[in-house]
Amino acid sequence: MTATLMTGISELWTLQDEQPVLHGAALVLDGDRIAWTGPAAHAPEADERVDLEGRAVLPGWVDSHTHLVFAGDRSAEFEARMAGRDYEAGGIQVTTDATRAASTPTLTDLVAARAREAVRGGTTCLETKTGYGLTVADEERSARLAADLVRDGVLDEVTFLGAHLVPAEAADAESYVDLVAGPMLQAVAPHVRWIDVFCDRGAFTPEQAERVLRAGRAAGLGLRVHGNQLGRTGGVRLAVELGAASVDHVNHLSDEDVEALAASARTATPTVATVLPACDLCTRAPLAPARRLLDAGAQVALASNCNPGTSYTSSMGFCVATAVLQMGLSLAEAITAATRGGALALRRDDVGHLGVGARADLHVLGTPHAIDLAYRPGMPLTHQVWRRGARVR
Ligand SMILES: N=CN[C@@H](CCC(=O)O)C(=O)O
Ligand SMILES: [Zn+2]
Repeated sequence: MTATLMTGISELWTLQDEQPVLHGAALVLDGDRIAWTGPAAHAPEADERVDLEGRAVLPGWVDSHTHLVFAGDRSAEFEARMAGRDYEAGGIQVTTDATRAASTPTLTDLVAARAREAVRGGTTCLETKTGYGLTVADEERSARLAADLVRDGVLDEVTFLGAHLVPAEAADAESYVDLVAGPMLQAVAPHVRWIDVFCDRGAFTPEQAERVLRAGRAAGLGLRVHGNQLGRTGGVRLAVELGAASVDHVNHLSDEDVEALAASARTATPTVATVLPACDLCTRAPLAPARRLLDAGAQVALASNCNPGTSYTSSMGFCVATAVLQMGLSLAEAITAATRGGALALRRDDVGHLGVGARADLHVLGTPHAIDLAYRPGMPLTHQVWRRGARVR
């Protein structure tokens, strides 16, 4: 294995508890892992050297919530929303029709292109959901092609979201839930690690969501929930009660919801509150109360929610800038939520930090100071991206 010594690092965001940011530091990669970090003056010898010429280095972003497996276009719906129409879950059907109509090679190419776009912005660990197939065959196809991309190292995690919307052809919601929790789950389970459900107005009730999640757990999957996006609709309570790894959106929270998330953060397997600021802006929804959640002691992740309906961006830099500028997070809190927080939401400890033994996933900024992520919003700050020890940008 080749060891690479990186020097000339102005700020090294290892995100280790003792000292999250090192100044004047160096870093050694050994193959696909971090082998050493510390003061540049004490750096060990290595096979190769890379001089980063005074740039800041962060762990690559961990984007724990996206919906990349889709075809079609919803720009007209977005434009209508910007002209005053409300967001409704029903738009999912439009993307479902287009996704079903796409060939498998086309769909695979679309997902791979979106993953490459994410990498260009510094994302090195990427989850995607299914959820625009909504038949046994179409959900199985979405899950299988995403799993193939995990095998090829393009994606990292796949989540089954058959319970995204009751599709037009279903007789009723209850019979569709039977399908999702039965034959659809059986077909998809070999390809995925997680099961998710959209528990909200116009989608699934907490009772229906619970049925899907319990079936997923019985099939060996970890649990995730889209909750409290459109109202106080019970998703957070359900996610915490069932021990889901994360509940995402969390725009509308009662004090009890916040306390439940904070209590869960005191356990070994917290339910992470994943906030999705790009989605909040693109649906003109109230920003999720990330500050209130952190102050209460909850674990918070930041993710892009890249999807054609509510958040057509995979820019984690944009999410970090919004979290700082609009949600009241400090730079360190926002970076932590977009790296360690995402990793915790995926129940992983190999990504989202630069401790020894972590996956060598680096985001080198074209600036000495990470604060530029918020200070210079919208600027192209990604200079290099390393994934599993190899430079990919
Ligand atoms: N909220 C549910 N699902 C997606 C939106 C999907 C769509 O509108 O196509 C989300 O996370 O925002
Ligand atoms: Zn989503």
